Amino acid sequence: MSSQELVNLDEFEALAKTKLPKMAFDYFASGSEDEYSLRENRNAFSRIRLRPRILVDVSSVDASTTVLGFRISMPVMVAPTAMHKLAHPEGEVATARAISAADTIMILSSSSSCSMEEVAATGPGVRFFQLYVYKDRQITTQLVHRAEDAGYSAIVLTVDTPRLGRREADLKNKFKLPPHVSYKNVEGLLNVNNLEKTSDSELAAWADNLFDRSLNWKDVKWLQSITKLPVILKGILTVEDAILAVQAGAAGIMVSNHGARQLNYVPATISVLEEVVKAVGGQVPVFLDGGIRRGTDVFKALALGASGVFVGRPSVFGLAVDGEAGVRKVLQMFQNELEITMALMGVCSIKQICRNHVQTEHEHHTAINSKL
Ligand SMILES: Cc1cc2nc3c(=O)[nH]c(=O)nc-3n(C[C@H](O)[C@H](O)[C@H](O)COP(=O)(O)O)c2cc1C
Ligand SMILES: CCCCCCCCCCC(=O)C(=O)O
Repeated sequence: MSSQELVNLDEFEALAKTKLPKMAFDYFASGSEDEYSLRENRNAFSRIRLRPRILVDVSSVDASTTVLGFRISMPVMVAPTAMHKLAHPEGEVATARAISAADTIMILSSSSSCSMEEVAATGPGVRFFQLYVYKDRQITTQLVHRAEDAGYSAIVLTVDTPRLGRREADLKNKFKLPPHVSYKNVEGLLNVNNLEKTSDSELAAWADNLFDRSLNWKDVKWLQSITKLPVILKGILTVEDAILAVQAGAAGIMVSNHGARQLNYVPATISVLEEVVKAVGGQVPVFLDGGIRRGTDVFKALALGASGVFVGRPSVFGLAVDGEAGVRKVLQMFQNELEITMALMGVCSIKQICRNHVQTEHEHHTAINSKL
């Protein structure tokens, strides 16, 4: 079956499952421990209702928007996900081409299986570089400077990963990279042989050995001191940390629970978005990722104050199903679904999406109770 026959993202995931080795599919699909937060990331969207307006002229709908000064085709961008060569032999190079064709933004994972330079060489495109801070700060500094030199436009510092979450599927599978996949950005810089075996998952063991668990707010300042690029903080879930992020000079905040792969029992990202947006008060843009699978999800996030959303697994499953064409189809699906949602909601532009367009579960119950 080709990706052109698929009509929604669940079908992409189902087809990816048939195409990928179990170890790779489980790595991409799973969440941590018993996956409460993974289910919540989706379920919380279904608890938000839409309040459409009618008899609005929607003969022209424009989903384009601006993020950090970059004009893009839609407020749907691609989150960093590691090791795309586990999904497809061309890896992140194919993903990058598809994202450029869709005229949106890619965040390249620092744990990518194509180097940041190979991805940059695919041609023009707005790309941000996601950073994990290694204990070896010289290597971390080199990565940041290479990203600047290669034309990346922002550094996205992931702040929710002092250790890798307990992904039980990876533990059961004894996750190990196949010989054709390696961490290209740090090849020759980090020696992953002879590391302490702290976990049955090779990935978790490497993260345990190499990531800097002492990372703290002072290091955000340190990062800003070594780069001219804007620094976005990815992995914020509370009002308290959102305020600290703004005080630390973050250029943007990503409300994210890492696709529910880190701490289990954290809330669905969509359920904390609004309080974070209110606390930030427009000082910097607030983005969201986690469980976005439909144009209606995108619309709901925007109505609750997001400046844009990022998708993780959908692009990887698109890549697994049909390489570059698969990722293109996934992004096209988001664009089509969002445009249809906008038309049916009586909205012609992203700026017109507002809080009155959605009703949360709490508001729904309050409305019912007030009538009793
Ligand atoms: C397979 C996979 C690999 C990921 N790798 C990274 C990574 O290298 N760096 C990072 O900051 N986040 C990583 N994430 C988290 C994503 O950036 C993003 O937060 C998450 O996937 C969003 O949820 P969604 O998959 O439901 O869209 C990864 C997620 C997945 C599923
Ligand atoms: C050789 C350096 C890298 C070692 C650790 C790689 C961990 C990648 C984790 C990717 C990720 O965030 C995820 O959710 O999976």
